[in-house]
Amino acid sequence: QDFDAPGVQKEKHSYQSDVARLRKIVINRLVFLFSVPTVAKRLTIVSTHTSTQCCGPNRDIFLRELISNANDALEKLRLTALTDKSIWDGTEPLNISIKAVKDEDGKNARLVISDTGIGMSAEELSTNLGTLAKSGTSDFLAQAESSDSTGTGNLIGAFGLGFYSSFLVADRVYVASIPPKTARNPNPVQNVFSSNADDSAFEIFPDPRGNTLGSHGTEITLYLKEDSLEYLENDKVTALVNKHSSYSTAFPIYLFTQTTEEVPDEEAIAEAAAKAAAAAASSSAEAAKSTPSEEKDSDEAIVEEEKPETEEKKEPEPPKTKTIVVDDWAQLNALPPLWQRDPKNATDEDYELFYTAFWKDYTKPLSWTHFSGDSESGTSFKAIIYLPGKFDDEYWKQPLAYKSEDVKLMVKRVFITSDLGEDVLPKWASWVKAVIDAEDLPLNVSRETLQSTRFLRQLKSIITKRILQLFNRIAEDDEEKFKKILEVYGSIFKLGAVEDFKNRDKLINLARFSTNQRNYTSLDQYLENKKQGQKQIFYLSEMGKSTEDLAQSVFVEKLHARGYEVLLLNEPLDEILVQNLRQYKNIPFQDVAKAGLKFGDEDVEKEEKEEKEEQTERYAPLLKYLKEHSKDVVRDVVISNRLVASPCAVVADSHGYTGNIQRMMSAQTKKESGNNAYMHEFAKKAKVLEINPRSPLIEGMLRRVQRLPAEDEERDEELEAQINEAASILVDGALVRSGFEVPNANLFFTRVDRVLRRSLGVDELAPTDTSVKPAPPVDPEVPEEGYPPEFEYPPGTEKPGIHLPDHMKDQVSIEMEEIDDDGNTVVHDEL
Ligand SMILES: Nc1ncnc2c1ncn2[C@@H]1O[C@H](COP(=O)(O)OP(=O)(O)OP(=O)(O)O)[C@@H](O)[C@H]1O
Repeated sequence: QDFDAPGVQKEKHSYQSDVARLRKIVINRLVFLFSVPTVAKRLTIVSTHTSTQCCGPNRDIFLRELISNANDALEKLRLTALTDKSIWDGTEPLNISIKAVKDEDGKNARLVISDTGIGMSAEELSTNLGTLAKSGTSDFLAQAESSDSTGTGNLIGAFGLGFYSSFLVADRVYVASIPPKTARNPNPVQNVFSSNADDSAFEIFPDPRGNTLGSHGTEITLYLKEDSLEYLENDKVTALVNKHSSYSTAFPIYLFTQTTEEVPDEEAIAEAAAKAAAAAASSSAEAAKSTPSEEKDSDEAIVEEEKPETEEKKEPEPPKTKTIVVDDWAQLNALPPLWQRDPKNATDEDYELFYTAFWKDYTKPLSWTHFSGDSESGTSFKAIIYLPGKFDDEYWKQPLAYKSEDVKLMVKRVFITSDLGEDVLPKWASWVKAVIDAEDLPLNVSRETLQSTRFLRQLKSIITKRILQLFNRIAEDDEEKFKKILEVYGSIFKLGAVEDFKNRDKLINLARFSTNQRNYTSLDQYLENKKQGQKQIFYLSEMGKSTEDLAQSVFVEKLHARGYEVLLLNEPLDEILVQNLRQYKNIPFQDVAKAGLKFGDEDVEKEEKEEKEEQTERYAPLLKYLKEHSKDVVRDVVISNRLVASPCAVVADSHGYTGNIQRMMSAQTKKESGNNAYMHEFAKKAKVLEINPRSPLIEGMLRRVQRLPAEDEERDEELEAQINEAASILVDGALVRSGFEVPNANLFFTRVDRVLRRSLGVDELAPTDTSVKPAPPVDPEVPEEGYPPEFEYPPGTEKPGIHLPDHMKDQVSIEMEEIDDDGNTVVHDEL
């Protein structure tokens, strides 16, 4: 009896729109986009001759997905039964089975995948299989719809497509399912979900075969496409399960096998025995008849006795056997789970496949550690901890609020929970993926009791210690790999150092920084490289700026020229980190854009101090002038000892804002008033203009200022204007060089413009012809031209046109014709 037996009432349902999109991608594995310019003109593809077979081994993933769903259903049954024994009393076997079948005439080839899990009611069949609730699916849809066929193929392999991947290999799918008996559903019925690959709807109906699944479970029947008959081969299925699914479930997976065997043919043997008995009976009757004559002639009898035995005996009869077909179920995943095995016997590929299957993460992990141990509370356990190859999209949105669901706790190989409570990991490590199998915990431990066990409390330090050891080992042994680790985890080390006081030193040791001299410098390496007398760790920070740009900063030039190393911090967490740490191994951090910078090189400092005093005296008129001129921007003007080639720079006080912080604070305090706004203004002004006495520009300025008439003399307005302009440009330039914004960019450029004119010998006052043609007025006589309504393309689709992947372009020919609303071809005579 089959699913389509007549007389069954079938309820039709439409797929939710996202499912329809997903199925379309899966089924066609090619996306053709049609141009629909107006309603009246439709372009139809009249003929394409190409094959839609593509994607090769990517189709294989359907089995992995269905086995993974079966595992989830079995796990759900077992976990629900912990609190409700009536669902499953622990006696019926929990397993997954796979069977390849076809009709006697070779038709209707199908693969049947069954499980004895939680099953689904009719409503659940409809909601679970007719709608999408998976995270990441919309990303997949958008990417798949906008890529060519090859891209789609790769994407299919890279995402978990779940149940819909069935349509990669099947053109018809039936899901028969029955949920367990519960108080709410005391008389569960076996129902069927059915869908054809090209239908936009699915059907739900009571299974015409009645109850074939027992008290709970699901059976998925895939009617294989012509191009997918290879999945009927047991060897193929075995290879796939071994490759993709041997780790995805701890429940046994059985494959239906048929083998031929030679067995004793009891019938033939009995028949032969009967024949032999009959023959024996007739020969003894013969013998009985002939005995009297023998007695008559005793000599002849003697001669006969002397005949050799061999001549007497007949050839032995061949054993009576027959060939029979033996049905059997072979277990495919008989090996113990990976974490239970000896790491010496597992390959990298084993660990990677296990990772993909267990966490459904299709990006390869960067590293892992496999170990066993005994916790202080006496629980012995085995564990594998992985460093994922990328972070969950959600992680960086709120790293300190992220809750891990990826540490899976097993007890004696049976999955217990991945909800280990809030504090099982430090927040910086909540991305870790780990499996921990404890030997000595009770199997039916509930989540609540579990969370209060000592073992769980110890788990935090066990996992954290192992992660840090793993990172350290890579940092020490494998430079190239550690660079990859830094790409993904570089910011994690900094976040951890801020957040996790206990492990701060270990995490800082892992953090790496770019400097003006090299990349990937640790703070320890920085200290090894410090110069004699250096008592500060120099850094310059501007978020988002390239390290090359930072290295060119005015604040770095002298330090660089003198051979000092400066940390160039441009990542979001860098400045927060140094402000939190304040010092490393008792050496304070010094922002080189701020006051307080000391080279620690006493001879030079003494010399510089004397020189500075001299220069301050010599430059007094310019310092006085500039101080008055820039009083709205800086609180003081001084001679600099930090500049080499630049004429001047703006340096923040130790409590003031650097350009970087000022920008962040401005955005934040824009809407604030009162105390905060006042503090903001105060911190903004807490900066000093430093001038470089060795710069010819500064010397030139000094000479001009010295030429200004004394206060009691007549003013030289032209000279004043000239100096004012030069000073403004100089100060604005210093602000920009030092990472600040100029107060009035328009004014700054008008001044630069004037200086340019002068240097080019152009009349400063020559006006620019600013006349422009006004826009034409509205003419009431001319009617407004309307725009044809824009056609709206579905989200994620490309602009009009037929998009073919390059490799198909010379295999496909496309003819187009224009048809009218009634579907008739439109012929244009003039063409
Ligand atoms: N064998 C099964 N037994 C019981 N329920 C199932 C089974 N297969 C699928 N389902 C239900 O159908 C839902 C949809 O399955 P689908 O494979 O499309 O997505 P998923 O399993 O939720 O996501 P993913 O495959 O990425 O884990 C599942 O969440 C589950 O509720």
